[in-house]
Amino acid sequence: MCDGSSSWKESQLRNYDIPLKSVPKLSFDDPRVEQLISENKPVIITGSDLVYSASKWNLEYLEKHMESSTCTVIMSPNHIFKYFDEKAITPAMKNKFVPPTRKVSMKISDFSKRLNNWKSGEERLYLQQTLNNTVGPAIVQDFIKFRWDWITAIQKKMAWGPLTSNLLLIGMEGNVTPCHYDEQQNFFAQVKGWKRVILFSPEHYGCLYPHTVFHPHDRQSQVDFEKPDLNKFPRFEEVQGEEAIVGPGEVLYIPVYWWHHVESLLNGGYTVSINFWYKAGPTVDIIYPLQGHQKLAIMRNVEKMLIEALKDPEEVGSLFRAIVLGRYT
Ligand SMILES: CC[C@@H](CC(=O)C(=O)O)C(=O)O
Ligand SMILES: [Zn+2]
Repeated sequence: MCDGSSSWKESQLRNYDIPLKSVPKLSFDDPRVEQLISENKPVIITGSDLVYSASKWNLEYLEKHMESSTCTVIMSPNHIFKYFDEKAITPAMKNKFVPPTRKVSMKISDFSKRLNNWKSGEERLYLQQTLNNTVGPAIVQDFIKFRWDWITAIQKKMAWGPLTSNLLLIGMEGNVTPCHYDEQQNFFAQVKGWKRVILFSPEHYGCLYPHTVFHPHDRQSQVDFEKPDLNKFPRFEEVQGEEAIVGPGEVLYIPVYWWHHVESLLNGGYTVSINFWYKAGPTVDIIYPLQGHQKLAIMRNVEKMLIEALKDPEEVGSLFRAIVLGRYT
């Protein structure tokens, strides 16, 4: 388990056959930080003190000050925590989709006990709780002391929409959130332990094969990074990833529509992270050629429109093939 070390080792990273280059790591007052954010490019930001007031958020502290509230905990039979939208499990989908994880509510003391007593082969746990005012006065006090001045200045300068939520994430060492994209801008603040985030630009849409937009795994890649099916997903071999390994006090900007895979380092102890999801700002002046994230948004809308028009998702594929095969190929 964690030895309280102040760094990490290569042996703590899972092995994937993916070429990786490093995400730039810059001090918060470096002008290149805002330049990269304005270009929708990832960057690790040091020294921002964004969640400095949460530096003491280990399980002991959280147990003491969040005891009265119940938290959402995801349980998985293995180390993969692939998100799915329960609302998308329609009656037609019911006998085809098997939820890979289950969601339970529990007190943080119960979560902590299970984490500390966990034995190999047991269900793994991942606490994923939206921070709200039910978490108790001490936590609210820490929350108020986040560097809202700094992050709000960026929100305004980038003309982002409102903050939609902050997710408190407490993961077991080795937990993996597989590759997906979100439709929000994200400041991902690491509080305890180390996480590795492998990012891919939105242009990788054709190599990461997202589930269909009406599938419960919408926005998630179909490709299993640990054993990619290159017959089914041949273009996965073309991916070029960008790696960010973030530790306590560091903040990773995850641009809207950028694919990301997240893992808590092996043998690093449990990790604590807090994310800041902002609605993406409007596209003011459309400049051609369109950027990857704009094309991704268009593809999503076309898929949704077709499903809305055809009603039967099974027909969408054949209609797309009729449009494309022999004509746009
Ligand atoms: C939601 C879980 C994930 C983070 C993430 O995907 C995000 O903040 O968008 C992680 O840390 O395991
Ligand atoms: Zn995400």
